[in-house]
Amino acid sequence: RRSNLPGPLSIPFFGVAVYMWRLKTTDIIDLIKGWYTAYGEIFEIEILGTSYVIVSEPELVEPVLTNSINITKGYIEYSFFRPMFDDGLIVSDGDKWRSRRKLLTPSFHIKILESSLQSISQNAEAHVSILLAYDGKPVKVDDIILITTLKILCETAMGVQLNTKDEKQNEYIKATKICLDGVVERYLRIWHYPEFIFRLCRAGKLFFKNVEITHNFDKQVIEQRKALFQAEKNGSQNNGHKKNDRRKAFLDLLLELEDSHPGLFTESDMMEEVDTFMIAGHHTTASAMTFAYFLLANHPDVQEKVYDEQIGIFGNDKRIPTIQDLNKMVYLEMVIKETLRLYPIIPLYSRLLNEDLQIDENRVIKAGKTVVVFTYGVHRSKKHWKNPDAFIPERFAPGTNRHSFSYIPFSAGPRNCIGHKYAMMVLKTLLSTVVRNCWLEPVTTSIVLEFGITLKPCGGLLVKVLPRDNTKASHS
Ligand code: HEM
Repeated sequence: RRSNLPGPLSIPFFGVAVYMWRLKTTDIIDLIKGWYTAYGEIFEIEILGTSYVIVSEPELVEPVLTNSINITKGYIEYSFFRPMFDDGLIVSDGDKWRSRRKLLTPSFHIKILESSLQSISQNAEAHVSILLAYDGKPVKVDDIILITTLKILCETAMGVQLNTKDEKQNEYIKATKICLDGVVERYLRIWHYPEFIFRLCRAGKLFFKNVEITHNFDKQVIEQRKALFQAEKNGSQNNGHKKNDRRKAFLDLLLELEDSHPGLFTESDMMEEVDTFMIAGHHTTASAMTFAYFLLANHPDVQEKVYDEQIGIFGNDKRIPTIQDLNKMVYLEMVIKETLRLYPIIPLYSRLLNEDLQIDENRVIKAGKTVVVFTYGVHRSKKHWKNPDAFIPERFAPGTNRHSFSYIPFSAGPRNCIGHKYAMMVLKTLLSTVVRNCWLEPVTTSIVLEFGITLKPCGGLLVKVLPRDNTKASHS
């Protein structure tokens, strides 16, 4: 071994790649969990000459995520996203990342989020109607949720309404899944690392074909919004009025930049951010919703408490939630947080160290190594969470103390999730609408976790969805 940190035995240079090539995406979390159990809160592995230090306790995660110099993402693993996102916010680095982050942050301002609420609620209601149309028969909810979160994202962030009957959105969702799974598969098969080899393989051909499908879809989204943007601009120039003061979607901000800084913010700059936000913005919330359905269906007592809180806020009023209503949903928020603790949607993320990092009193991790935060391990740390595998929303009751880095589903520090507040708003609105109108009964009672960049239940999730009015009496 090249360092004094513990870790699995491995072949020089190839490292643990010898274990990886036969792994399935459902084995990854278990493999890392096994290493965590065997070697503890900090251990090291090597893959093709790259050294990865994996940390799984809040005390060790804190110096990694709060460091403002070490903001570069792990080199190999994030480079596999480049065909999809180019140099968009998730992948970019240094000054480019800093200036983009500054530019894009205002589009997630609370006022802008607030103005998205109506569109989110309308989609939530349509989502409920789709589920109830199954008439209590088992329904595979994950794909239905993905369509809902994609529509919400397109309407709220891109300002574009998707046509319900259009097959293109199903094709797009399928393509995004193939791409995300493709990144993980490539990571496991080291001979796919060089792009020219990957492009020649069947897996690579499938991956690049689907990347193209996602790019074409995103281009159409941009063109649709751009047409409206130009029409408004021309209209206001012709009649001398100020431009329509409607809500500025995320994409409007990018179009304004392109318009006001020709040559500085180009069409390809816009493309990389739209490609990034389109996928990051709907797969994550969809996985979180799927796990929430699973937990609520399998914990009727919790489901009932969420319902009681909703009735306390809305009574029998069918109105859509306001921001004030969302703020009152304290128990629902506890349920969402506990869902994301048990199932952190992005269970691993990494930093390539640009400079040495003092990780605790005695240990320094050398520049050039990659530190991986194993969120799944952090969230199930026995030191920080009592009975860590149990679903207990009360852990998040207001006023409860815990280490601030023991719960990091949205990461933390300078490279935390830019869509954190937006995601919580979407999740709260969707779940509030579902619980007020439906009773969820379990069909899938246990799940195998699959790592496809986002964590998801392998094979999807089946639940029975019954109308709430008819079932409340028997369940309360
Ligand atoms: C439950 C929902 C979500 C979860 C759990 C989540 C989680 C995360 C995590 C852990 C990171 C850090 C990743 C890393 O370090 O590589 C991240 C970054 C990011 N997320 Fe999210 N996310 C969610 C929803 C969203 C939404 C809705 C959007 C956009 C609308 C979004 C956009 C992004 C972007 C662009 C970054 C990169 C930020 C940067 O590096 O500056 N996410 N997210």
